[in-house]
Amino acid sequence: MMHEPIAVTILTGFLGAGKTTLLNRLLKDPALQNTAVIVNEFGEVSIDHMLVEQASDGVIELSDGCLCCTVRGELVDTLADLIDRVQTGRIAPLKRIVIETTGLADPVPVLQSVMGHPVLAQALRLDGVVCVVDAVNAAATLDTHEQAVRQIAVADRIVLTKSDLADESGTLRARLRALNPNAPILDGSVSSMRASDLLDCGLYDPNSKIADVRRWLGEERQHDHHDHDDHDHEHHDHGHHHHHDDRVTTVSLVHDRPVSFSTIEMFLDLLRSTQGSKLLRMKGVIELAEDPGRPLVIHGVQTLLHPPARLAGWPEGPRGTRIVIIAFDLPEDYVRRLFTAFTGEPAIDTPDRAALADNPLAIAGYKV
Ligand SMILES: Nc1nc2c(ncn2[C@@H]2O[C@H](COP(=O)(O)OP(=O)(O)OP(=O)(O)O)[C@@H](O)[C@H]2O)c(=O)[nH]1
Repeated sequence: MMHEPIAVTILTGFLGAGKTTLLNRLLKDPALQNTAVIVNEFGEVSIDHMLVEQASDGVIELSDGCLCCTVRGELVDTLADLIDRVQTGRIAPLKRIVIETTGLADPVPVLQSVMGHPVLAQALRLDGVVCVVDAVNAAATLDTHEQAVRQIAVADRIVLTKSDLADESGTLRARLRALNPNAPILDGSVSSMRASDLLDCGLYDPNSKIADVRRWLGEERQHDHHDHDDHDHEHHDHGHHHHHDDRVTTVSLVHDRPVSFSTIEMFLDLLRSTQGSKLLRMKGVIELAEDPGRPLVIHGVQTLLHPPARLAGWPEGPRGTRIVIIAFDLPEDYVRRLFTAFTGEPAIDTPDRAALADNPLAIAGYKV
């Protein structure tokens, strides 16, 4: 029997940010029925007492039918084992798996191990990355820990905790907004926050079954971005230094005419081969010349691309190609020129794509 892919939520956030507290609260929410929680436990990082009750097989059944397991070995083994239990009927079907990463983890390799695994990729679908941010300590953490910056950069939802202990969070919010222009920032201390606010970040709305392309690409938030940008400049003017922050970029590439599959393929190949590990996350919807009625969806983590999917049709709103790249230390100008060279927008001093395919570094003005 074919099972529906299980939604995967990655819960990230620096040490002590409040991941476990949030999860414990949300697990009571009916939206998280039939959820398994995997706690990625490393070394001396302590985890909540609820999660460490002994169970011979490492899987603990929680009161409301949710499961909890801690990762003793590799995360992929734990996931494969869970899927196997579901598929062989040893445990009830799961709707969702929440992976709580350790506070020090870079979420990108976690994403990669889920998306890049041939078996897991069939059984699971990445729903989203939720990043918990501690309003009291985040500023200091972001100044010193690159991982914390990367956690925020790749998030689909940001939850601010401990705002009850912080005087004001406006400056922090502006900083988060600069690092991640698209993810909604939610206040985790308000009791009105629901699990559903953090779920279904993915492309498909499970209720309407219509792909919510604009929301997935974060376009509905582009508008706010500019206001927050202004804030951020103000913030910089006050002499703060956060060098890790400046290394994160979100680049949106837009093209309003159909492009051929081979063009997109070459662009992505070159992007991945030249920028590799700088790419944290990439999402895109492409209007293909060969089949303009059915958008092509691309989704990548670092050099890994998920097998491209086709949507049945376009949702309301403008068509065209939109690619959002979230990256660390990315030469944005190079990427824009590369995209332009492939999509054929006329531009002086841009070599054509045949020359580029021979020598990808031949883009004018780009020095390695
Ligand atoms: N005042 C206040 N305290 C909070 C809030 N959220 C979490 N805490 C406290 O912060 C501490 C750390 O919370 P955890 O949920 O254990 O954090 P964590 O991110 O899971 O921590 P690690 O797993 O160690 O990385 C605990 O003492 C919580 O009670 C909040 O919104 N307000």
